[in-house]
Amino acid sequence: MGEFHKMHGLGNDFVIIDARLQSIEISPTRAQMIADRKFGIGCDQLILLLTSEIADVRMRIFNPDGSEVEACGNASRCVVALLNQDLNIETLGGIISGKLSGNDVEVSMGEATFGWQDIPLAFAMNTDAMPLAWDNLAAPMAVNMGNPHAVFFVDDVDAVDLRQLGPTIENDSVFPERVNVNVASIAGNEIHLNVWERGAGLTGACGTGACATAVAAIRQGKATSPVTVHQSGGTLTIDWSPGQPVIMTGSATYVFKGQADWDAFG
Ligand SMILES: N[C@H](CCC[C@H](N)C(=O)O)C(=O)O
Repeated sequence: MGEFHKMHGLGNDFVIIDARLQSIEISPTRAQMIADRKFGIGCDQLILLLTSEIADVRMRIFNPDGSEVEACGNASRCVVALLNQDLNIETLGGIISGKLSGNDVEVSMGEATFGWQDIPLAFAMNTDAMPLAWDNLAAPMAVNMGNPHAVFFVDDVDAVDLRQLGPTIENDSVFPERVNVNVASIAGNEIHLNVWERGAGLTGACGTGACATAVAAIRQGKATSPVTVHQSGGTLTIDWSPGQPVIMTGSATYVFKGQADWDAFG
């Protein structure tokens, strides 16, 4: 039997397995089975903690479709809260650093990048306003936060049917590694955001999506740092200025500790 921790960041929920304390191998199939909400434990992302040669801990991140990805902002806050200490975390997207901040957690998510090969895109184009449209969603800004994001600004986020448009954009061949789809509106310095996550679909919140969207808004002169980002699961504060890492502050919630026979999952 193995142990896991169920946590969430603004409703974006995780199964966190500390593999430094137990032996477990994760395949895409096993990740899918653990994340499955009907026959598994259920989560938006599966998080595996391992020892690191270059940071306090290494975090591997798996979407429910089994894909392993570079970054997860909400999970980063949860890992800092779980281990209850300021931490440097090694991820496929680079090293991020988190610290406890009152009842919240503050994470430096590294620098955003904007070049078409950084996102990545399939060919060269203006990433500040991609010359493309999907139905009534047009001219997104492309931002890489370790993982790829397309950010659309609209008048009313709730008028956009992300369940229908999200997968179409996520899987468009212009995004060779697929993409997280962010649809946002801005009022004052506050952003309202819905995200169709790559490999996961609609979630209560997306930390890297909030970072990418706040950066896009500041770059376009639509907002000034710090930016408040409201998602269905709650609110994050994002601080950023060009050339600096993106700082995200928000909650991390412990739900329960469980046991599981990992051999029962593929
Ligand atoms: N679906 C994302 C990973 C999880 C990101 C999100 N849960 C966050 O808090 O940043 C991707 O495939 O890049």
